[in-house]
Amino acid sequence: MPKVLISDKLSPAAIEIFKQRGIEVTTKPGLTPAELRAIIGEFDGLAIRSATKVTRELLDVARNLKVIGRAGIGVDNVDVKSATARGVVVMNTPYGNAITTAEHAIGMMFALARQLPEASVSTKAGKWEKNRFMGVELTNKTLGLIGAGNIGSIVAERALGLKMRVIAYDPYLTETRATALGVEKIELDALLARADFITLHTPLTEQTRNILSREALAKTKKGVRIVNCARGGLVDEAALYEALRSGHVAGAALDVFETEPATDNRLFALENVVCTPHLGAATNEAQENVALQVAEQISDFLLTGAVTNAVNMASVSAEDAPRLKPYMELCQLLGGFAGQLTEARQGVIRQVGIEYEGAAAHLNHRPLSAALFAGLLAPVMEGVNMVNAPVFARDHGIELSETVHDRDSEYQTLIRVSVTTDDQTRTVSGTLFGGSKPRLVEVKGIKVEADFGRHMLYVTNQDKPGFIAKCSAILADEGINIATFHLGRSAPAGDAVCLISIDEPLPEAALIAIRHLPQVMQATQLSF
Ligand SMILES: NC(=O)C1=CN([C@@H]2O[C@H](COP(=O)(O)OP(=O)(O)OC[C@H]3O[C@@H](n4cnc5c(N)ncnc54)[C@H](O)[C@@H]3O)[C@@H](O)[C@H]2O)C=CC1
Ligand SMILES: O=C(O)C(=O)COP(=O)(O)O
Repeated sequence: MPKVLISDKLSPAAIEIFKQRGIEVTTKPGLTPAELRAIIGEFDGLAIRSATKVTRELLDVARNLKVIGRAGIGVDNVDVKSATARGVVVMNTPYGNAITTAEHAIGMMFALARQLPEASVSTKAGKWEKNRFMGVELTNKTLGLIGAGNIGSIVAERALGLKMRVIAYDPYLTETRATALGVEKIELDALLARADFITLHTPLTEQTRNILSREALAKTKKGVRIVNCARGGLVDEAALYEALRSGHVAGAALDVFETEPATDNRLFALENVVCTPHLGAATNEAQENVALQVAEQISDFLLTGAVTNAVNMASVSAEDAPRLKPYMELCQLLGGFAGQLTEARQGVIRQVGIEYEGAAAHLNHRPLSAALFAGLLAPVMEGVNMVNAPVFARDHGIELSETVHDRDSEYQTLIRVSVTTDDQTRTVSGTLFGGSKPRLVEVKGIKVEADFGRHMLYVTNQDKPGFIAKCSAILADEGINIATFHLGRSAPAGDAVCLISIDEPLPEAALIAIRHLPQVMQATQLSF
């Protein structure tokens, strides 16, 4: 039974889902990093929000971890690169809290415009300071969005309803989408110069860190009000403090901070600053949404291999997962076959080609190529799987080409793999018998028909009498039982391939004896 740890405060709805799906779930919010490191080793899945920091050190000791599910959007608290390198899938729930967070940003804008928090404190203190709290209207003001993705778009829609003009800076926003949203797409400097209110809705990345830097703040319109419900680190807090003190920035509403939990921050001392403790996603509705989603996604992955909303690998829908499974297995085996031959020849892989025919032509190919790479790179990469293999391949400059043949295939399905090294190209093809049993059907263009055995011997030889008897005699002398023996040849007396499935590994001396047989060109031991 897979085990999942919930290490942040999640709606109990998540626990129910895990239990219903037959997953053993442990809830331990608020652990210190050391406490978390001490127990993480026993878990297959980890469900988090923003408080848990998934660092490289934590991943180093997470021996069994296969999936991290973020009940929310931002994954900047996860070292995704290290997770990927260790083959751990990282998922988020990209829509579940978007409306709630957009509403918080709109609420923060009103709070700033009318100084609602300060006015409330003053009124409750019995001061009735009617003249102190003079506000500004939102109507006809220009709202500058930095980031117009899910949350930014909802904020834009709400702001247009409030009769604001909305301008947006987002390099990935298309003109068509901007028009559909009713916003004007502009460059950052133009936005800074024109906006009465600025609201941030980008992830925290190396590109967005400090996007509202000291220089950027200096370019804003005097009297601008800034809302940040995205991430601390997008705004330079020291520069913002000075701009607020000088009055250049009239107010700031901050839900997120450079250091969280933010219990001590100089911005707290300023009257024109409104703060909330990272409450953007904190509504019953949003928390229920993200908890349910993350529990479903983690369960699906652990139980069926379905991949939804992963930030570091291709998606496989719950419907597709069982259908793709035998094809992924076939691809991994074909990759393993080609990879072991390449490794035996110490070749450096430059290019990988995959051709799909028949039923395989109509599938989602990204998981299939990921499975192929996982098999192919297993001899050279420890802990390889479908998550880290494609990244390793890309980082090592291995080119991938995929061809889909829309023609009748001799087989119900056919996947042909070619692996090119500096000195040669190896091809191997496979099919699924009965829709689920992987079979090799072609090696080096020579037809064969062989199962993938646990231990195998692959021999290329000249098709001349005597080879089978001699090869079998060597195996018999070693007391090794032959499970299956498959032969194929290009033409009578031409090049031949031989695939022998054996019950146990062959000692090195026997392998050398086979290599020394007169007809043999190459003999390699394989394991699957
Ligand atoms: N305060 C809170 O509790 C919450 C905060 N968030 C934060 O809000 C962020 C945005 O969430 P979504 O809108 O759902 O994400 P999203 O991925 O739908 O949108 C992000 C947008 O930022 C844009 N972007 C990326 N790089 C940019 C750059 N250099 N300059 C300008 N725009 C850039 C992208 O093109 C995209 O359109 C999350 O990454 C998360 O950090 C999300 C939920 C709750
Ligand atoms: O979803 C996000 O990105 C958030 O920032 C929400 O954070 P939280 O889950 O409330 O700690």
